[in-house]
Amino acid sequence: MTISIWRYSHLVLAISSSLFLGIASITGIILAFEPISDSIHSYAIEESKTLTLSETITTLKENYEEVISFEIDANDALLASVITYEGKSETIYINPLTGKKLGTPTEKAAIFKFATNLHRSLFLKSIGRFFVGLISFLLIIIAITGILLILKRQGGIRKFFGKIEKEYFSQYYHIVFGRLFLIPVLIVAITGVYLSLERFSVLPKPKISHQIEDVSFTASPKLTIQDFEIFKTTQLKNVRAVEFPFSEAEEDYFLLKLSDKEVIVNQFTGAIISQQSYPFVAFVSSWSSILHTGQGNVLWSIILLLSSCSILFFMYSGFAMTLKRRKNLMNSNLRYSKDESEYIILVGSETGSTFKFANLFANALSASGKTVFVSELNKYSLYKKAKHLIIFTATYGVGEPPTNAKKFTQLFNTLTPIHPLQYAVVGLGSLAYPDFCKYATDIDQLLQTNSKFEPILDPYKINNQSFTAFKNWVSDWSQQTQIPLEVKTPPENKKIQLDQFTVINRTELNSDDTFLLRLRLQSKVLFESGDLLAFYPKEDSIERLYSIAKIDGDILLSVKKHEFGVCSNYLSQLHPNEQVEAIIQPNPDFHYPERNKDVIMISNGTGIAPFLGMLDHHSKANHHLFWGGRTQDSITMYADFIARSRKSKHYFAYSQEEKDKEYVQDVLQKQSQLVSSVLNNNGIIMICGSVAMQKEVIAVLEEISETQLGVSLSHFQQKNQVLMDCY
Ligand SMILES: Cc1cc2nc3c(=O)[nH]c(=O)nc-3n(C[C@H](O)[C@H](O)[C@H](O)COP(=O)(O)O)c2cc1C
Repeated sequence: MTISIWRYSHLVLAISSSLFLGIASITGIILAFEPISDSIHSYAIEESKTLTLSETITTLKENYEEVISFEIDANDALLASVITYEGKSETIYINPLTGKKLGTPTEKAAIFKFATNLHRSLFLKSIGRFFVGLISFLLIIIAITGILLILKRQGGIRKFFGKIEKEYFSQYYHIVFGRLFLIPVLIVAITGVYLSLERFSVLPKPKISHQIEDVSFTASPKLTIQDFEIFKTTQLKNVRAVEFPFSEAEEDYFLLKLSDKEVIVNQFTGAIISQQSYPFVAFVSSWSSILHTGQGNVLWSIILLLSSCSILFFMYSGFAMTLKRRKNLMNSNLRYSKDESEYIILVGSETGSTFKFANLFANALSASGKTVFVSELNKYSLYKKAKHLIIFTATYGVGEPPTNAKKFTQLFNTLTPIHPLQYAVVGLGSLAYPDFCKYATDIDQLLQTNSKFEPILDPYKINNQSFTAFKNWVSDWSQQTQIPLEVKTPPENKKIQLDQFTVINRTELNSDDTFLLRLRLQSKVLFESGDLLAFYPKEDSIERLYSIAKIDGDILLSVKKHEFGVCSNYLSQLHPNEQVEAIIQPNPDFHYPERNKDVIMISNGTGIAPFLGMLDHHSKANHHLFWGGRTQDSITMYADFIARSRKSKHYFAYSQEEKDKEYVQDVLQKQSQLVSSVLNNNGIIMICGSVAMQKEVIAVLEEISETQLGVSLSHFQQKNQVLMDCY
């Protein structure tokens, strides 16, 4: 079944039960404090647990005129019904060691009474109880569909507790807490259903019936209570309650309710008249009550408290996610129908974020006077005036289409477009998955099978919804079509608090129009090589990310100056002691691995930056730096930093030299022995640079892995041995 059916059920059930679930959770939070408060005010005496029944009963009988019954309550305190020597009938807590009165039971606090009634029946008696049972049942299904969604998202059971790709706060913590509170929430829901069914007498009653023969009630041989075998061998910790004989008549007896059975004992001889184990339903019923209420266990009460809080959080974060998704789908700026528009934008998206990019692009096109229509890939159709088709799509599962794109291939094969169409495909995906943006490349190949479709750009892949990469693609598309486009800043970027940095040094441009910029942080912020530095130039406030090298506590960036690049031009004009504003974005997935295993670092162009900081890392590991540039002159700028590391080996490739033209993947291929031995010995391969380079490098690594090690590269990717930060 598709992911969206589960998501749909999860959402519909959550919405339909939200009011009652909210009430049940809030009252659940209040009620979780009851066992905690009871245990604080309990009269339990820890040392009395190992007392035998004979010792306890003897002490009670010595201190009171008559003992009618006693029970050990949920908090292990002894509550007895007695008649005192003064002739008073009392129900009191007693210290079993001394027989002294400790206190009297207090009435349940009004807040707990109120919360209990609301929690159990919403003050609606039987109808309310029915609703509460139903909501508990829905909660079970919500939890199960939630598990399925996490399984789908994480890519299977083995990765269930693996790293979660963080997109935004509510999405991330919905999954984090979902995994954490899954079991307690399921327990609360299942026991809630059980207790409700019990109330409605749907389940068999946990009753015990004793078979007693009259001959059992003999009065001889008469023993004292201290000598009753069963009393001598039973400890108080295994006792739930004891009912004393009503009178000295031969047919009256002791009724012992122990933790696993009920026993009837002759009051004169101590002989066991009857004993019956509790039926299984009694066991389930008692555990359901304990697990649902937390009575007698402070730790479990705290878990129940946190679980109730988590349900409220799930309600908030779930709705926040839905709202965000809906917002991304809607675009109120577009006015043209599919048959009026020249520019058709089709989107493949599961959770809605791809729509955000498609809509930004559509709005930019619309602002430059074009007729634009945005729809889903599943709604692919014939378009009367269309000249351009632009496809934005995410990838899911193992390189599969999102749900709203599943029908596209079939529709495409059955519909022949009215006019020839120029097209471009943009893939949104994540390098955390082995099949990076695979569905986008599949679509591109599909379109190429029909001569009515003419590609105007290669398929373009965007990692982790990078806005910078998206902007670069818009600029490529704009150049290709000669349509000037201005993409508006996504609103999230406007609130960011920036840090101050002082320029320490900037090198001159080299022959590749690249320069190094050394910055020093004004405030204390922890960072590592591989983290990212984000700039938001005043002109457009659009985020630009640069990979950081940490050199003696400073930040070193390698920047390529683009002719019309707002940010790179601004950075290329900075002078020592000038101040710049930016913010460090942690990128823990691309930090130097703390494994003391050999590391192969592969990069091209400015992608070398993080490695300049990592090369002299104080580790026992060997470093192998592969780098691809245009000419020998290109590497000169980095030479000093590379020379700092004594234990690293270098392999450079130059694509524009007169002889020996080669790319970084060619050099890598020549070192296939090294690559396979590093992979085989749990070493790490790090790749930083352009996505085009990454694609070639991955192909070479895949080939080496398959031919020399007999396994696919994804085997090592799953073991986190291949780290990538490409753009
Ligand atoms: C369960 C799951 C599976 C994914 N599988 C892939 C994949 O195979 N390849 C890929 O490049 N990205 C994969 N991604 C990443 C998404 O394609 C990416 O986050 C995308 O931006 C989501 O867009 P959407 O919000 O429009 O659905 C996956 C994400 C999830 C949650």
